[in-house]
Amino acid sequence: MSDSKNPGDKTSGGGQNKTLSLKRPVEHGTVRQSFSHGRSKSVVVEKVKRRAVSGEAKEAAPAAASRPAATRPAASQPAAATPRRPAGQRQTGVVLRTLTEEEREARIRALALAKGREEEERRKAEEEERRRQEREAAERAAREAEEARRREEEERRKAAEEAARKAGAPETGAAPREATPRYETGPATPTAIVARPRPAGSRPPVLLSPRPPAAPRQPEPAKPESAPEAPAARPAPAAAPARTAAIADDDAPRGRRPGQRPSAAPKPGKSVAGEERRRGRLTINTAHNAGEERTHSVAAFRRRMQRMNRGSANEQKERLSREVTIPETITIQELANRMSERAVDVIRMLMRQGQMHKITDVIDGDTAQLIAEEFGHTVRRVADADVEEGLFSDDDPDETKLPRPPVVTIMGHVDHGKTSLLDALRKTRVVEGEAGGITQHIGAYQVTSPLGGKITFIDTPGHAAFTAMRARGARVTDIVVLVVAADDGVMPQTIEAIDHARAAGVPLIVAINKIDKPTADPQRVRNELLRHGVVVESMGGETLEFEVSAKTGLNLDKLLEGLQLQAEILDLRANPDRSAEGSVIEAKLDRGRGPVATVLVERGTLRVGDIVVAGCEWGRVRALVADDGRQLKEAGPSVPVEVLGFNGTPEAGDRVAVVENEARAREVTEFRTRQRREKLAARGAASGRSLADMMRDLREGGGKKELALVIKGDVHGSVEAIRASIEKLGNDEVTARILHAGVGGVTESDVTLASASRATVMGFNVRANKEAREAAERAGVEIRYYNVIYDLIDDVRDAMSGLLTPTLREHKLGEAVVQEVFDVSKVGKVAGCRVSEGVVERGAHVRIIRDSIVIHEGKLSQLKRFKDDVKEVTSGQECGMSFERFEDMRKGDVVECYRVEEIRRTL
Ligand SMILES: Nc1nc2c(ncn2[C@@H]2O[C@H](COP(=O)(O)OP(=O)(O)OP(=O)(O)O)[C@@H](O)[C@H]2O)c(=O)[nH]1
Repeated sequence: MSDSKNPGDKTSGGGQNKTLSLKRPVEHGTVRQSFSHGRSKSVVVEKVKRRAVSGEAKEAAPAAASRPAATRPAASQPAAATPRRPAGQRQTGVVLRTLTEEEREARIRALALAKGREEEERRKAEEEERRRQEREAAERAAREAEEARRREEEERRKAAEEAARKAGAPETGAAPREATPRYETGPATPTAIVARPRPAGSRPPVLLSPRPPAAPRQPEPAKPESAPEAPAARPAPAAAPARTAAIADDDAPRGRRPGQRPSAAPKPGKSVAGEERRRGRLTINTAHNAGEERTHSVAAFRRRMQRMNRGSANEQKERLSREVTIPETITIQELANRMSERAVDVIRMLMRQGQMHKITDVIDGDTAQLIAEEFGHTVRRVADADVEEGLFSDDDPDETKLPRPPVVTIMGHVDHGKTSLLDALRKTRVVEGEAGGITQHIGAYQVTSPLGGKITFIDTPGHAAFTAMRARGARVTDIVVLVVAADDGVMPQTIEAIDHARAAGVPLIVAINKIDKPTADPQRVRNELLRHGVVVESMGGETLEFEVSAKTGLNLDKLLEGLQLQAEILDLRANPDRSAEGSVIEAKLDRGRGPVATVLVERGTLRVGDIVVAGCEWGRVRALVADDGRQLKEAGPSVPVEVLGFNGTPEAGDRVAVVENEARAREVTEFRTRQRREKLAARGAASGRSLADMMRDLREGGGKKELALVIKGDVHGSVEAIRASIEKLGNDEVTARILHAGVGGVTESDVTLASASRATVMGFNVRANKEAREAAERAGVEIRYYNVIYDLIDDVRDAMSGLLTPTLREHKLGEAVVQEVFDVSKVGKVAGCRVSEGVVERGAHVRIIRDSIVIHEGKLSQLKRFKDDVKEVTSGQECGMSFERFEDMRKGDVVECYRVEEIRRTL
């Protein structure tokens, strides 16, 4: 047989033969040819149809036709060289016949040569294949044998131990039976090791026979017999039974003993050739085992790839470091969004830190920063002020400032005539017949003093409103007019008003009202005011006072003059040539006009068309309406105007600012809305400010520390005693500041004052009314009640002492040495220690010292003696210790246990 690669073929495939064949009707066909070694190939067969030819041609044709194509061209090769070929058909036949005759020998030679070469090649290929298989089988066998040996040794070791144990015990009847296995399984003794290879020729039948009892203990060797000699007619299959494994590597080089062991017997009915082929195939398959595995693990491979991709994606993510803006508080969802991470990963990270959170939970900026940094991002912390940066400017340069009208608030006790006075003052102007003439209530208005200057009055009398506005950040009032009825004198709310004005640092002008009344006693008022620290001008003080009558209008012009004078003393100035800033005095939703806010411009000039922001609202100024109803195009400093155009209704006290564009306005208001929502959400958890918060704030803040208080008592005497005692407390570092001390229950006004000045309300033998309690809860103001003056004073002293940084002192308790470290499931690492000195206490501070270096400082979280939790363990005893957030203990570490004492400094 030849194949197409035969060189004879090549030559015969030349044009000459083809020409010859084409001239005859030739049929082509392909035959699949199999070889004994398992390979196969395709052979092209040409069948030449018999033609009606005469004479010699007839003889030649069958001969040619009967030859397979592969042989024929080889034989006809020389014909290719003959110059007679271009002749006619008939001639061709003659030529062929002639050539066949001439070249018969050459053809036979060529055929023999080709055959020889083919044989040679096939042998080589077979040889090559066999060698490869043998190599692989040998490697595999070596591996498996190695494994088997390891297992066997393990077995042997166990058996040896067992035998040793048994040998120690009295001999029983089973002893002889044990002896053989001991020899055979080879306990780890030199004898056994020597004995093992020796029975190469004869051992298996002899030694294996007594083994059955021990057989189950034999290791499970894998295919030990597929050793290098596999093709050398060894019938043992690759997957030989387990029991033969132990001797596999020893037997391998010594040839096979098929049939010696039933388990290793060859399968009957298989010829050697068939066996060889089968094994050959098997071996090929085995050789392709790796491929099979690969096929088998496509899914695994895909998973692996996915994992890798995921991993690389993660890596990529990690590489994408962003600058994350983190405000003071942020929700987990928002933080995840800003980092472009999954919220679930953030929650997972928090869980790892032992914090359970929901996606909507608000976390503080510090935690958020830690998380963002953990994710590999950089952090930009922003405070509220950062987002609103540039919204309100600091003070303007002096040269840009021009004098501005004073802003006045009227305060006083109930029914002392505040509203009447405001009305009277307003009328003054109406009487004067200023433009418009129709005064409308917009929350504030301006009047002209007899001296020509303008004065702005805030039309919401009372200190509560004043302080409420102040609490919201609006510090618009320049001067407070304190109204005291001449017939009634100084009353509790008068005192409150004085305190509120003082707390705000605003100067007072006293209007002794109802002077027209026959019972009026202005001198008494002056004296009483003096008692409360207000020294009026007529008594040598600096506080201007005017005896007025709202009813008759007496001395109102003088009051206005006085206000203007006071304003001049205060040198009130503002820069009108800049974007406006101001405060909302009041706001309402007007049917038809929409949200309307009365804004008092504090600096700059507000113009129609400006984009304004107030609290959480913003809008474009559609119209400016003055208090007399006129439409204005612009409003300068200290001018109160109604502003139309807000998208929503802002709140009284909100600060107003003009911004450059709508986007900025949106940004600011959205931020404020978010912040307000978060504050409301957080209010549930932290109910406002307590004395402790205040102490902390003060401690953290720099400069001189101040404890602000509002004191309410049952009688004047006790209030004065408390005030005097408290004022004596304090030193250079810390002082108490009494915003207000009064007689009577704690009112809403007290709470407002405390809230505006971040103070605590102290009630002595009094209680807060319902409104005050509610207000305190809303504003987060702490109200404390006492019935013993000394307790109150002590508390104040303690609070003030708390503001002094405490001194820390350390007390060493004892020492322990780590003997061993255990890993306890669910608990973590536990250090088994022996207390070498003193005592160790649970919860105490510890220092872990390794090679004289402190490697950790923390707390002793668990202390166990045997299985029980104990509070302390004394010297000489052993105990188990675990530490807070530390697990890297090692044998030999010294655990130093100590307590830290905070020594508070007192006044
Ligand atoms: N005789 C006299 N009565 C006055 C004068 N001023 C106010 N009154 C009267 O005092 C009473 C109270 O006046 P209001 O202006 O309402 O006092 P108020 O301080 O605003 O009172 P509240 O709004 O309740 O705080 C009214 O009946 C006024 O008529 C005055 O100068 N002379």
